[in-house]
Amino acid sequence: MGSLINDDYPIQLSSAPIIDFSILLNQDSRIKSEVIKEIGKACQDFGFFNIINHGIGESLIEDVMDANSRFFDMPIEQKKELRSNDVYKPVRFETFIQDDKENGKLTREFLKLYAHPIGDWIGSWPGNPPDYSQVCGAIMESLSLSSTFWQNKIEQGMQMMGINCYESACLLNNIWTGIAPHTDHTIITLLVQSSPGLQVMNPSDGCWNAAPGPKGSLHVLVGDHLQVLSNGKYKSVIHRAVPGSEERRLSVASFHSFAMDEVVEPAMELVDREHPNYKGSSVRDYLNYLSSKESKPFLETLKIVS
Ligand SMILES: O=C(O)CCC(=O)C(=O)O
Ligand SMILES: [Fe+2]
Repeated sequence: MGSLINDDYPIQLSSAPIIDFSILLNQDSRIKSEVIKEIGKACQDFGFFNIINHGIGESLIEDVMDANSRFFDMPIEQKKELRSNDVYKPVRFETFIQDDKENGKLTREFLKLYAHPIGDWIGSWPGNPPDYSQVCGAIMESLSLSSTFWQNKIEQGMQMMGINCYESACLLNNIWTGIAPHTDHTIITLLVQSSPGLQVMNPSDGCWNAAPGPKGSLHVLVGDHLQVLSNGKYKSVIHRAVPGSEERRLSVASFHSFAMDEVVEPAMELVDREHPNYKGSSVRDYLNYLSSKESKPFLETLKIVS
């Protein structure tokens, strides 16, 4: 069994692009369409890209990390009051101990918060966060789909915040912390990390690479529902977290998907010879599947075998 506690981070996936978000807001349509092309290529080749100059100030990110850190500092009995088996609970705390093929057991603490429909919540967010729907719009445009049509579905959609806390190994008596390889069910996930640890699998060679991007940048992960919507053109990225052993690591993931009962299926414009590769499903289908504790990945259950 190889040591997952990894203070020597693997090389960054240097070929995955780091996108300057301010250019997406650029009025010059030629420059903008170059960036959109780059985003499309990244979604196709890696299921992953990174965003800088996204407009979330450094101090806001620090405040969010501090506030979450204070939550995880609370005595376990207090956190356990938020524990529930009900995946629909809007606020839910969990201590995970996962089996991991490569490394035995992995542990982390997790807080999940729902914001649905997102339009009811976004006005109360502090600062001036980037318009995440613009990121989705750019992705839809890169698929030559009407960005406004899909943007509307995203704007009416759901956001779930997932905050992961990985304690230092010494605090946990050398139990390894991390999250095992998986894909997210989302259209996209935006993730910010307090220190390196997010690793993405390069689909071309199956190797793990540290997710590129400077501290405070946003990692954008293609989720299962975008793979379905694009009829397999864009890849839902397999990723895991391998925190260093020395300090507590936090990651804040923002999971974006369509509304709870909105069925996501391959866009008609992208289906060859009327043969979709995936059947339709909603977030509720995913959550029900999650509750059933089936081990097969959700995406596998959606594939149409012809
Ligand atoms: O902690 C990380 O970097 C990854 C977290 C993650 O993949 C998730 O919450 O789904
Ligand atoms: Fe994830």
